[in-house]
Amino acid sequence: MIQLNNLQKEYKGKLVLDIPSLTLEKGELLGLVGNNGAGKTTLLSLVLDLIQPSQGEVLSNGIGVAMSEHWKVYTAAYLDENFLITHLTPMEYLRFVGRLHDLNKADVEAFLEREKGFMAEDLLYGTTMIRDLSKGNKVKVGILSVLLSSPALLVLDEPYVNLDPSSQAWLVKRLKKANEEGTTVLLSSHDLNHVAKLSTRIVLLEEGKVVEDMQTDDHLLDRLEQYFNV
Ligand SMILES: Nc1ncnc2c1ncn2[C@@H]1O[C@H](COP(=O)(O)OP(=O)(O)OP(=O)(O)O)[C@@H](O)[C@H]1O
Repeated sequence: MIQLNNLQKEYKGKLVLDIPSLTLEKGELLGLVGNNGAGKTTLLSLVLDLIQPSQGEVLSNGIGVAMSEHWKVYTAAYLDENFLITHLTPMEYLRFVGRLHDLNKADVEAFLEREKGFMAEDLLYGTTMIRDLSKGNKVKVGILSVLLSSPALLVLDEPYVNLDPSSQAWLVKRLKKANEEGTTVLLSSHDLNHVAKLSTRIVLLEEGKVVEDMQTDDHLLDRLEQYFNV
């Protein structure tokens, strides 16, 4: 679904990402892990055409993401709160995103009924603007907004940060369900437990390079903990 070819990103002459070749297959749930500064957000930003590569290309279903907008129809992403429209209330924002995907008010309400329990209803349906929500609740709005369209490809950057433990557990199950229902997922996380529980494949980045590309098995968490010395 996603193919990285000779992908490099430099900042001020320093190479921060260098991936000769990497393929995300349809149906995978790929967890991207690595220490601070390893290049995870850079990789996700290149996949979403938010930044330009210094060399190489990202193909989505065979077409360069920088060459066409075709991939925006089937891709949903939440990297940070810049993805939100913060002067809207959560419902106004979710209805706006819904309209982009031909979903009406009733569709959005039916969706939220199915996702009950993730976000407190007084905030979800209330009059507080997104910019006045706590960090965790902003993340929840972002996550709901990407799940709303049942995207073929879902890209998330450290979605567990700022979520309380029960919301983290909810998200693990929900992402698994989305993946089982056909969504290909690419996510980064520092949370080894969640990533190991969730992912069908884990890619470990170190100083911008892929140093491990592992399929999930029973020993995956042990291997990750060994690498990170925890
Ligand atoms: N706009 C920028 N200008 C200069 N350097 C940048 C810029 N964006 C990222 N970098 C550098 O690129 C490298 C990779 O950063 P990136 O944010 O992709 O890492 P990360 O793996 O997501 O880290 P973290 O786990 O801390 O979020 C870092 O050395 C970072 O300082």
